[in-house]
Amino acid sequence: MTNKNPDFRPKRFAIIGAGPVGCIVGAFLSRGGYDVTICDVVPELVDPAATTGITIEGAEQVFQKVARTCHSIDDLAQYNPDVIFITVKANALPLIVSAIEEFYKDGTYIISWQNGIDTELEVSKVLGNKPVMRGVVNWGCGLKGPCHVVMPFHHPPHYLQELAAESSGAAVTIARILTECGLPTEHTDRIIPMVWQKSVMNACMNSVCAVTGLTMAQATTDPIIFRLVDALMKECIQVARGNDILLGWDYYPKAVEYLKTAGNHKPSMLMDIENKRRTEIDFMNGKFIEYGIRAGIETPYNNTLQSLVKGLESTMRSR
Ligand SMILES: NC(=O)C1=CN([C@@H]2O[C@H](COP(=O)(O)OP(=O)(O)OC[C@H]3O[C@@H](n4cnc5c(N)ncnc54)[C@H](OP(=O)(O)O)[C@@H]3O)[C@@H](O)[C@H]2O)C=CC1
Ligand SMILES: CC(C)(CO)C(=O)C(=O)O
Repeated sequence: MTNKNPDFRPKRFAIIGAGPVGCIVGAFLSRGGYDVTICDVVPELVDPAATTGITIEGAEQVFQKVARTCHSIDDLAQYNPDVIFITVKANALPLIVSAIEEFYKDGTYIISWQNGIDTELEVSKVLGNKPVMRGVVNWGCGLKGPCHVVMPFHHPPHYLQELAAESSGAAVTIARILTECGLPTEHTDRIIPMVWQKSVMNACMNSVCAVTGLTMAQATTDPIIFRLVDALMKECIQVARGNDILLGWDYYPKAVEYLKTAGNHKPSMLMDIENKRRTEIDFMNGKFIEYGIRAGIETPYNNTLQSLVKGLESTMRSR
């Protein structure tokens, strides 16, 4: 492919969200020699990234400090980032994007490095298509403590695509940088089916684990629970087909294998429930319900799981 942005040589990266995903991206980019600022609203969670450093253990072993941290997106403006990774939960996007809009300059790229369907659209509806890119992240991770990440599995490659054709060269460059820094990432022109491939797994694993409290290994080896996971997966695959999303002829066995080899990872939605936070259910099972309606496909399993997770969220709120 001819590079449409040959002069794009990003040096300064900003990461919004010091959860496990943001810490991993920040640590790898910083280890590769890039200037990294991590922003999180919780100072105790993010500040060790620049003082004592980020520790990653499990599938990857990394210890790395980043250049600096900050506690508000407005503060990022002074560091003039070339690329901003959004690594917060999808439900925080409206707030984050309106804060980015305040200082965003032409030539800065914003990456929705998240789970869930249509997260990139939450960004592009405010900032337009040109600066926006969407990633698909293929690892599992959690926090043992501030800036201390456990990574039960890392199944690269990860994927990246721009929304606007004119930004394709920049996306190729960012994918190359991530790869050189140790997070193998492929530039693709098929990000939508890839997002759906990952989201089917999230819809059948995150919600079931959130409701049962089981890890991925437990949910996939318990025959009764796995029946539910399997029924959800088949329902999501039907919704994808009904919306002409091509998951691939061998998607089902590959997805089952991915879930079964994930080990004792607690999906991020279970961690949200344990930490009494809102979940991403609307961007996972909620999207399969929405797209099911568009295609005239009933989604009783997704509806049930969405209701159960929302019930758990309101129990948390009332406590
Ligand atoms: N965990 C995993 O294994 C994987 C997760 N993903 C996806 O990656 C994304 C990030 O996941 P994860 O790292 O687990 O998320 P976390 O929720 O653990 O981390 C995000 C952090 O961002 C903070 N935050 C929220 N709003 C703002 C804001 N306005 N400004 C600055 N910081 C803010 C949150 O604070 P607070 O908690 O106070 O809101 C939290 O500390 C999600 O979409 C997830 O589904 C993808 C692959 C694997
Ligand atoms: C569970 C996993 C690894 C894949 O479904 C994930 O993406 C998450 O924890 O949110």
